[in-house]
Parts: sequence; C-alpha cells; structure tokens
Amino acid sequence: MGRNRKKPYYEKIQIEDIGSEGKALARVGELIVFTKLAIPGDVVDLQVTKKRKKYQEAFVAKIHEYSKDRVEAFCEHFGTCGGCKWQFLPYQKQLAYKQKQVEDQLKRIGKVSLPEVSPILGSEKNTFYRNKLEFTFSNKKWLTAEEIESGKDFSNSDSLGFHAPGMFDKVINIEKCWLQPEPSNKIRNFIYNYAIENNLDFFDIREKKGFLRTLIIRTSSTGETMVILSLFHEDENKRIKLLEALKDEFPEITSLMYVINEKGNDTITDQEIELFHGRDHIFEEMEGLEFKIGPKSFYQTNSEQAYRLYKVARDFADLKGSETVYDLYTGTGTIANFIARNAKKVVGIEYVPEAINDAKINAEINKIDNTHFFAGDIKEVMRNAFIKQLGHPDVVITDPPRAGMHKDVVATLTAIKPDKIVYVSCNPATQARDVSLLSEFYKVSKVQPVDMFPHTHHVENVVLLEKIII
Ligand SMILES: C[S@@+](CC[C@H](N)C(=O)[O-])C[C@H]1O[C@@H](n2cnc3c(N)ncnc32)[C@H](O)[C@@H]1O
Repeated sequence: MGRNRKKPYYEKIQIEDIGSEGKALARVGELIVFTKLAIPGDVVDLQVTKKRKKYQEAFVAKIHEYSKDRVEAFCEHFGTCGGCKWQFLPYQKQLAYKQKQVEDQLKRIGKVSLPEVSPILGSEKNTFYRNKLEFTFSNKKWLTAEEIESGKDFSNSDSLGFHAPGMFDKVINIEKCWLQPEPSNKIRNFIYNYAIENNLDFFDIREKKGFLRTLIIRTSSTGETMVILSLFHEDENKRIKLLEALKDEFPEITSLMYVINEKGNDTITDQEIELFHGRDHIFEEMEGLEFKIGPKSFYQTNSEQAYRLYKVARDFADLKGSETVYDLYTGTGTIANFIARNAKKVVGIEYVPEAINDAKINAEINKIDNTHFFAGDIKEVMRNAFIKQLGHPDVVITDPPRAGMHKDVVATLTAIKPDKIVYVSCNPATQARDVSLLSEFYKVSKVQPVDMFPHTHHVENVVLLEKIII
C-alpha cells in the first residue's frame, strides 16, 4: 500500500506491547498507535489510517528490524486470512500476553484486590484444536498482492474458504487450514475439486445467484464427523451426485446433511436441515458423559480445553453434594450436566430454546435427573417467584457472552447473594466490569485463565467470587 500524505507516517518506531484486542501497540511521544501483523520488538514504519481522540490506527508500511521473538508463521495463508493472527509469536509468549491481559483488565477495570493469578492453562494442541469450521463458497476469489504480481492465470475465480478480513464477498481459497483435524482439509478440497470438475456454480453474494453456498464440518473427540452442505437452491440431480460422491470418498462421515438456504444471509439455524446419509447427530464425550451434537447445537469449539475449563469451574465451585447450583447462560447445559453428580440440584437458564432442548436430551442420555433447564432471558426468568420455586442458589456459575452479564442480572446476584459465584468469561474486560459491580459483597479469591484459542488474542478466564462475611 502506498504512502498517504494526508495522514501521519511514523518512521522507525519500536512496537512496545500488545493491547487488549490483541493489536500491536507503539508509542509516538504521548500518542498510542495500534497496528496489526507486528509484535513487540519489531522496528517499523507506521502509516496512520484512522485518527481517534485517544489513539491512532496504522498499518505497517515497512519493517526495519524483526523482533528477536519472531518465529516463522506455519500457515501459507497467514497474513491474508483473518484467523490465527499470532502465529509469528512463540506459543509461550502468546500465553504470557494472555496472562497479562487478564491481570491488567482485572486491575484496571475491576479495581479490586486480587489473589495471585494462576498460570494460564495452555492448550496441549496448538494446531488442529477446533471441532467446527465453516467455509464459504464464492465466485470472487481473494487474490494476494503476490498472486496478482506473479502474472499467473487466475481466470478461475471460484474459491472455498474464509472471507478475506472485512470483505463480505471475497473469499480466500484455503488449501490447508491448521485449525481442524482431518478429514476436514480432505473433505473441503475434495468438494472444491469436484465442484470445479463438474462446473457447479459457486455463490455470488452480490448477485444472489449460484448453487454452492457454505460448508460446515464438525469433528468430535470420539472420532465422528458431521458435514453440512448449504445450497442456494435445489437441483436434485446435482445435489445427489455431489453428496453421493462425498459419501463414497469418505465412508468415515457419520452424519451427512444439507440445507437449501434461499435467504439473504448464510445462517442456517432458522432453516430446515435435511439428513442425506448416516445419523443426524454426532457425539462428544467428557469424563464418561456423552453429549449429542446436532447440526444446530452449540458446543465449545476446543473440546479438550473446554474439559479443562469445566474442571476449573467445578474445582472453584468445590461442591459437597448438598448444594443448589444455578448455571446461568447454560447453552446446551454442558457445565450443568458436567457438575450434576457433585450437587443436589442444578438449574440451567439459557435463551435459545433449541439449546435447552439439547440440554434436556443430554441429561436424559446420561441418566442425570437433578438438572432442570429453562429457556428465557435470564433477567426475566430469574425473578423472586422462580428462585422461591427452584430453591435459593448456594453457588452460581455464570458464563455470559462477550458483552458480560446484563446489569439487572448482576443486581439480582447482589440481592440473592449466593455463597459463591464462579464467573467463566471469554472477555476479561466485561468480566472485570461485572466483578467490580459485585465487589461490595464479593471478594475475588481465585483467578484461572485458560487458553481455548491458540494463535489468537482470545482468552477465557475463570474467577471465583466468595461472599464477604460481615
Ligand atoms: C458463552 S456461551 C455459554 C456456553 C455454555 N456455558 C457452554 O460452555 O457450552 C453464552 C450463552 O449465553 C446465551 N445467552 C446470551 N444472552 C442471554 C440472555 N440474556 N439470557 C439467557 N441466555 C443468554 C447464549 O445463547 C449462549 O448460549
């Protein structure tokens, strides 16, 4: 990219740190500048793209010196694809930044006194750790600057992969993704080649035409595989031939499904998903418990680290068997069912009704009879009459989305005052905010970060809050 003379250009700036959203941070005098694709220790030229009141955003225009910490990125799509942005940082460094991020947020936003934060639990697998990926078909292939300069023939502009960052219509054709174990890459590449050889139309999102739309692959720790092919319109002949070819090539596919999605967007959760071959679900396993995963079910995407995360939550809850536990934002009830044998009763609340159905089915499959699941918005469901009926919680486990808990939910917790709150979070900033709101009645007694997503800046954190006895 060329130099923009209207915006500042900073020369030979050393990257100092990594900011809360995982961006590289540099200081130019008093000013903070965020950039991407750089790490602390790099010396770079920065071309500013956005000027904000308190900071600026820039891209790296030139690298003068590489940080001694840099390692070579292992993925050929690195730098183009939006995933796995931290590949050039050694994994131990990534963990150190995540640890620091959790500590900084709790101190800066939470403003509470903290125990020593336990060392982050790193992921044993830092590649091929995801159990679910969604790929997009597009007739607009994203070409890198090098590809354009190479002069090669790119007349085939069909691609199957991930959206180029910030581009709703351009897709990077992925040849090898390091996120999901096989047969993920093999299945995607087989479908791509089949589609090219058989002249199947890739989706054109601008014109809203084409046949092939998205491909979802789910793999499980039990070795099962689910494939869901989304098509823009029905063409029975073409569909059956493609799915038959896939089935013959990959007899290991446990569940082969398809959906005709004629809507404007790619989400299939509101669509009828049809079974083509096998059964309509796969199983995950955790400590002898089985979890049924349907095409629409939510399940943590890093199964092994999810197990470690749930064990931390269970250890922090330290249940003796006599407690009533509420599992807020229960999803498909995985935490609730996981801890059920340690508690008298577990109440799970979640606003997606299908997830609550899965939670109930999973309780049944595992012969768990002390979990009770309710669909609805927590701030509406958790009222006095509900608590009176289900029992006052001794322990609350809460695992909200990135936005954190609604202030009314926090207010309910401070009103009902369970002895312990185990707060599982995928966003340490909103967790710190909520911890601060609870700090009049609760002290932070344990903090355990967990890395669910190696090579990204995302970090999961579990905090134990114990009621202050006055
Ligand atoms: C981070 S996930 C928790 C997943 C679950 N604990 C697990 O480990 O599988 C957050 C869940 O909260 C649900 N949710 C978000 N806002 C909610 C609300 N206001 N009331 C109830 N559930 C909500 C989402 O649908 C999602 O399933």
